[in-house]
Formats: sequence, structure tokens, C-alpha cells
Amino acid sequence: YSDPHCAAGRDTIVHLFEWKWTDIKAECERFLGPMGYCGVQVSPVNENAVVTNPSRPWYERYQPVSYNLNTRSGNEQQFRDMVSACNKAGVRIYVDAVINHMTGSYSGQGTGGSSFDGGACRFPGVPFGPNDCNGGDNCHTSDGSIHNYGNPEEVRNCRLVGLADLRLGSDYVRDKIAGFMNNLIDIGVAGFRVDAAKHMWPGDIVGVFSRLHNLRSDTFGSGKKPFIVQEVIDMGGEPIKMSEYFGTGRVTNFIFGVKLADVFLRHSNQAKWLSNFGEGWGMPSTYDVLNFLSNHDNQRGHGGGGAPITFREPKEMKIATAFMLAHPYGFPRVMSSYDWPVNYQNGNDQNNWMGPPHNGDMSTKDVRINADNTCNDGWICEHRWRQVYNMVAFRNVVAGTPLQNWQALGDNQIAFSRGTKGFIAIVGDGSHMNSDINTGLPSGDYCDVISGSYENGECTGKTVHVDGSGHAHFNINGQSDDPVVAIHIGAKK
Ligand SMILES: O=C(NCCCOc1c(-c2ccc(O)c(O)c2)oc2cc(O)cc(O)c2c1=O)[C@@H]1CCCN1C(=O)/C=C/c1ccc(O)c(O)c1
Ligand SMILES: [Ca+2]
Repeated sequence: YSDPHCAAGRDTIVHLFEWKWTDIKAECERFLGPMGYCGVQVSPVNENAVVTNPSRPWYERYQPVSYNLNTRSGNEQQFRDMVSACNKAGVRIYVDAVINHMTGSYSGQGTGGSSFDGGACRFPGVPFGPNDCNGGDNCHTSDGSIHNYGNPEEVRNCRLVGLADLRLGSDYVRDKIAGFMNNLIDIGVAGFRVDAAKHMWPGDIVGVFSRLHNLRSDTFGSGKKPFIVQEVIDMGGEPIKMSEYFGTGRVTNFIFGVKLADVFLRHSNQAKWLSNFGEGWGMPSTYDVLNFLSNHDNQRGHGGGGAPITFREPKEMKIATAFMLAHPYGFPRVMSSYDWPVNYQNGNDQNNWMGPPHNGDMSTKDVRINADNTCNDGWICEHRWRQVYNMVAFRNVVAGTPLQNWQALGDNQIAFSRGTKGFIAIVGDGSHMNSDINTGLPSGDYCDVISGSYENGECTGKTVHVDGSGHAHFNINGQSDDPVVAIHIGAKK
């Protein structure tokens, strides 16, 4: 278990993938704070290799060359300004910590100008030298790289796609990594997404984390441990399991998004079985997971075990997001993406390496906001879609209440309440729901927060009347763009 330290009344984080610090600062103040988001997962903050073939791929951010805070997203001062402004707006910052490895690409300059020689494990910007990377003493493959994910030793001690694998058993390396993370903690971040955790021994993770400071007491109160989400891609089938990492924090639950894609995208499973979604479907405890529909990697077609729902399937993404945010299981993360020109050849997207929207000099484009509050220049901004941010508010209003009044009106027609505070009805296929349903809510006129919002005492979308017995009529056409109705006591006339 690990606590995200959300400010009061907030309960959802968003991954602003590849955004610049100046844009995130602005987004905290103008949108995420006012709309009730708990926090932002940012891209890696430390200096990385400049990969030029292909040209500046997104994954160059996952090839560290030092722990200096210089990246395409900005410099240390801009990072500091963002963290303090977001905290002031009630929005937490979680850093994507790439601590299993350094870059493997032969040599060159990092995004902060540091030199390095990945092949020789020489990173003067830290400094790390050859003794600080794993080698023949504990990696026994012919070329020093991982080939067999069925061998836990190999997965931990050898080079992931040739990247210099840090010797996390060494006190010096643990001190350097903890120093990097403590610098961020002292700046005011609330925690970390730990990249490639599967590739680190749980005992070494303990060795690093035991060196971490508590969070800033002026921002979080005293004695608060950093929030930890460990990226462990475990869809079953490999010996390394999510459960090995429960002792050091939450883990990324890849099963969650794939199962919801089975139901709402592939229709290979039925929504009526979602009544016990979560532990009942073999997923870890609600306290041990971070849930999401897709992430920066599997939205590009890498994910094993079935394609997730992404912004390219907007209808299904909104349905599944509404379900994720209405359901009490786990702690949710919304993905906020940028567009790129997919080019599928033999089932592989030739362009899945492409980095963020950029200017002629390869600098990352600013995020420009249109008059209608959508984003411009290739930034998708799923977190700004009304059906998403209104469900963030729904989740905030119903916090602490159990799932009740579950009903399945058809194989793919479901409805449930959260205590007496919120209610949602979903049609997950092309069928038509036209029924009186017991909502469990007090009587009154509620605004459907999917088709509109509650503004100035009025509903800009549908109004739902709940009678004295808690019943209301739901007429939902599964063929429509948003076959979901969601109501809660925070949007009641
Ligand atoms: O074909 C690729 N990689 C091999 C298949 C994906 O394997 C990777 C995994 C990976 C995939 C599946 C697993 O079950 C697993 O345990 C690990 O995690 C990484 C984590 C990193 O920090 C940096 C990386 O380069 C990788 C990576 O290449 C391309 C070219 C190099 C980067 N990359 C990529 O595809 C980059 C992927 C990537 C980058 C960052 C991530 O956080 C991530 O989850 C994936
Ligand atoms: Ca490793």
C-alpha cells in the first residue's frame, strides 16, 4: 500500500506525457486545480541521451545520462516553479523515476550537455563508472543483455535492450539514486512512478527507498512517505509477479485496462460480469494497484496481452473511463497523449517511436488551448474532455462510499450507485436501455454529467428526475456517442 497524498477531496491523477514544465504549471493553475484533479505524473526529469536515429523518439527520456534536471521539458528552475505552483493549486507532482539503468547508446551528449559512454558505463555527470553497472559477475548471458524473461536473475541483472544496467546492490549506486530522489522530494514532489521495476530486485528497491527522506512537512504534514507506483508489466506468463513489489508500494495494474478493453472494445466479455471487477477478477488488492486504461507504452502497440483502449477509440475510451472513475476499485490514472501519424505495416506501427509535437529546432511545442478549452498542435488532452473531467468530479463527490444497487439490465447494460451519492448507467454494446431503475439516491432533479454539466444551477445536458422511491427513467441508445448517464449529489438542481 502507498498513499498518493491527494489534497482533500481529490482522487485521480493524470499523466501529462512529454509536457513541458511551464505548460504543466499553467495547467495546474488554470485547469487541474479548479477541476479537482489530485496530481500529475510527469515525464522523466533527469538528463537523458539525445537519440538522433530515429529522430528524438519518446523513449530517449528513458535513457538517463545524469541526474541533472535538464530535459526537453525544461530546466531545474522551471521544474521547481512548476512543483511549487502545482502544490499551491492543490495538485501533486509525481516523477517518473528511471533508476534501473542508464543509456546504452554508445556515446555522445545528454540533454544537459553531459558527456557519457554507455557501452563502458561511464557517466561523469553523476558520476558512475564501470563498477557501477552489472557485469559478468551477476549477468550470465552471452552479450550481457536480457533475452529470457523466464529467468528472474537475467531480467534483473542484465541489460534491458542493451541499456547500461545499474548495480543496485552497491551502496554507492543506492546513495546516488537516493540522492537524486531526495533532491526531488525536498523540492516538493509527492512521489514517484518507478520505471522498469520488474528489472530491479525487490531487495535493492528497499535498499534505495530506505534512504529516502519524508515529504516536505510544510506541504504534506510531518512523517509522510513518498507515494510509490512501481511499473511491473505482469500479465501472467512470467515468473516475476506484481506481488513481489507490494512491500515497497503500489504496482501498475496492466490487467485492469486490458480486461475493460475486452468488455467495451472487443466485446469478448460482457459488462454484466463487472459486478465484482477488481479482486474478484484475480487482480491485486485495491490498496496495491494503480489502475489505467492505457499508458505511454501500450498505447503504441507494445503491450502484450491485448490492445488497450486509447484516444483513437474515443467512444470506448469515454465509456471505460466513466466506469473506471465511478468504480471504487483501486487508484486511477488518466492518460493524456499527443497524436502521431500511425503507419501500420504488417501489424506494426512504423511511427510508434515518434516524440512529442515539436518545432523546427526539435524543441517540444507549447500546449496551446483553444477557445473551446480543447488543446491544439497535436496535444490530445483527454483530461480536458467533459466526459472525463466531470467523472473526476463524480469520483471526488462519492469518495468513501461503497458500490451498491448493482443491476444488469442486459448482457451489456449495467448500472450501479456509490452509496447514496452517485449513480451511473452504461450501455456497453449497440443495444437500447429504456427502463425505470432504482438509483438509491435521494429524490430530486440531477444533471447528467456525461451529456453536459451543472452550471449556474442549470443542466446544460440531460436532466434526470429521481422520484421519492429513488427510481428514475433511463433511456440510453447504445449506438450514440456517449451511451452513459452519470448523476451525483454535487450536480443536483
Ligand atoms: O523495441 C523497443 N524496445 C524493446 C521492447 C520494449 O522493451 C522495453 C521495456 C519493457 C517492455 C516490456 C516489459 O515487460 C518490460 O519488462 C520492459 O521497458 C523499457 C523501459 C525503459 O525505461 C526503457 C526502455 O527502452 C524499455 C524497453 O525498451 C523500443 C526501442 C528501444 C526502446 N523501445 C521501447 O519500446 C521502449 C519501451 C518502454 C520505455 C519506457 C517504459 O517505461 C516502458 O514501459 C517501455
Ligand atoms: Ca536491472
